Amino acid sequence: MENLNPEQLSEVVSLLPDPAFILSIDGKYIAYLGGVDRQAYHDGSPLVGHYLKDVLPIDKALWFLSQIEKAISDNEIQIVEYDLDIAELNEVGREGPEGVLRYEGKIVPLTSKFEGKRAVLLLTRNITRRYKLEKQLRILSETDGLTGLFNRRFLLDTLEKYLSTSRYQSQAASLIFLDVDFFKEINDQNGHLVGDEVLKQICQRLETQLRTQDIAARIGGEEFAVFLPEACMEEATRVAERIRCIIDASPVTVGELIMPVTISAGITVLASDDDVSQVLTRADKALYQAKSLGRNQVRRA
Ligand SMILES: Nc1nc2c(ncn2[C@@H]2O[C@H](COP(=O)(O)OP(=O)(O)OP(=O)(O)O)[C@@H](O)[C@H]2O)c(=O)[nH]1
Repeated sequence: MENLNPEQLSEVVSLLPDPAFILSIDGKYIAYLGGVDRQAYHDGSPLVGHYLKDVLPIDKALWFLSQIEKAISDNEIQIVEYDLDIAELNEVGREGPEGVLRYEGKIVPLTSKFEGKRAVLLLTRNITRRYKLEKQLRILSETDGLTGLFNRRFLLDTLEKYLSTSRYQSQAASLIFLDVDFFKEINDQNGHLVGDEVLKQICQRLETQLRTQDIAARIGGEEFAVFLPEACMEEATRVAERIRCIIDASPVTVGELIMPVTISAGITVLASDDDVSQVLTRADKALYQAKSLGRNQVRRA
């Protein structure tokens, strides 16, 4: 900093919008620099003199300590991302953003010693807005707008990932294709909007029959698929039958309209040497059988 005198340097550092901390290897806040943007940060200067474990929930404090140790022992910058719930933080200024915030942290090992101990510079940046936006975009890109189920692309990606690691899986996985019977008639007789409502209600019933690990997707107009990791043919058949029965059991009502609806289903079990298109072809073949044998039934391939 040849061109800056200590006064100038001190002013510049104190006005940095993002905060920086000096933390010793045992987790003591040695110094607080910058962090003047009150829209994004609380004042961290009251933290100085305290330890991570006094300020943060214990699991987070221990995690930070391990990252600090890693930066020092590897002598490399650690880049981390973490959430902080402002309500759980002690010793910070009152003014600032609220709720759970997302931060990016860069932990830089320092060679000078502070209070006789090794230390790091922790540069933090509030990335909450970008993180939330990315999350929303990811959800949008994976979801079907009408039903809220996953979309076709997400299902195909999931199958692809599963098959690429399937030799490590100890249990079978299955895929069910489901297709609404004579849906064109519902549309033609009652209009597209009623048809949409019928699809939504079918999905709601379908979802009641699934476990948390199962993935239901809308893969076409009135076509759905359920990927069941950890389900053999017998288990998948039970699930498909339950879905078929719950849809057959009572008609769908939209306003004054009462419409009996049924679905047909085709099931296949994933083999470790399958590729995605082989799995889809078999499930489709089983579904076609269910349709051609009279609909409102489950078939396997
Ligand atoms: N309401 C609504 N209808 C859709 C949507 N996507 C596709 N469809 C309709 O779904 C119907 C599908 O008709 P078909 O493929 O002939 O099948 P189906 O009448 O169900 O007959 P089977 O499958 O053979 O039992 C068509 O009328 C499409 O217009 C959608 O998003 N909303």
